[in-house]
Amino acid sequence: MKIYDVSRKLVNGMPVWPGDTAFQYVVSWPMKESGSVNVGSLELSTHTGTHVDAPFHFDNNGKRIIELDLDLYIGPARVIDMRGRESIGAVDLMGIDIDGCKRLIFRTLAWVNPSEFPEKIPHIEPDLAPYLASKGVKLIGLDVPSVDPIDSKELPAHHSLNENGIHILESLMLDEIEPGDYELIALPLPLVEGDGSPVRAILRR
Ligand SMILES: Nc1ccccc1C(=O)C[C@H](N)C(=O)O
Ligand SMILES: [Zn+2]
Ligand SMILES: [Zn+2]
Repeated sequence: MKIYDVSRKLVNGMPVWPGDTAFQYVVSWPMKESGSVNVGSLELSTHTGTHVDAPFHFDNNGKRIIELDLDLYIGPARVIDMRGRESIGAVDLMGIDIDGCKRLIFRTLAWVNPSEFPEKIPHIEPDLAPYLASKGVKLIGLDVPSVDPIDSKELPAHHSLNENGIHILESLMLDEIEPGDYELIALPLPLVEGDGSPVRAILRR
C-alpha cells in the first residue's frame, strides 16, 4: 500500500502563525558533552505545521487534546477538489457525493508558497458545518492554516464546526494528492492540557 506523507516539514525557519512562537529544534545536549548521545529540545506552538485543534483553542470550556476521540483521526477519508474558491460553503459541495463520509479533506491548493505563511486563504462559510453534520462528517482537514480568515477574531467557522460536532485538522500538504478515497492517520500527541497538537499526517490507499 502506498503511503503519502501529507505533513508539513518541521524545520527551523518554517512559517508559523503571525506573532506565534517560532519553531526551534536544537541539539541541546550534544555528544561531546553527554559523552554518549545527541539530545535535542523543541520550542514550538501547538499550532505548528500540520496540526489538530482542540475545542479549548477557541472555547475556555472546550475539550483538551487528551479528551479527543482517537477514532476521529484514523480511518477512511475522502479528498475533494476545492481549488480556486474564495470561501467554501454548502453550495460548493452540491453535486459532490459525501454521503457516509466521516472524514472529509478539502484540497484548496491556496497555500502557494510553502516557505511563507499565506496572507489570504479560503474560509469556511456559516452554512457548511450544519450541512456536513447532516451528512455524518466528524472531521474536516484542509491544506490551509485556518477554517476562518487569518484576521478573524470571532472565529465563527471554528465555533460552528465545534457546535456541529466536527473536528478540525489544519495545514495539511496536499499538492501531490489526487482527489479520491484514502485511509487517514493523523494522531495528536497525548498532551493532557493541549489546545492543539502537531500531527504526522499520512494518507494511504
Ligand atoms: N496560533 C495563533 C496565534 C494567534 C491567533 C490565532 C492562532 C491560531 O492558531 C489560529 C488558527 N485558527 C489555528 O487554529 O491554527
Ligand atoms: Zn490550529
Ligand atoms: Zn484552527
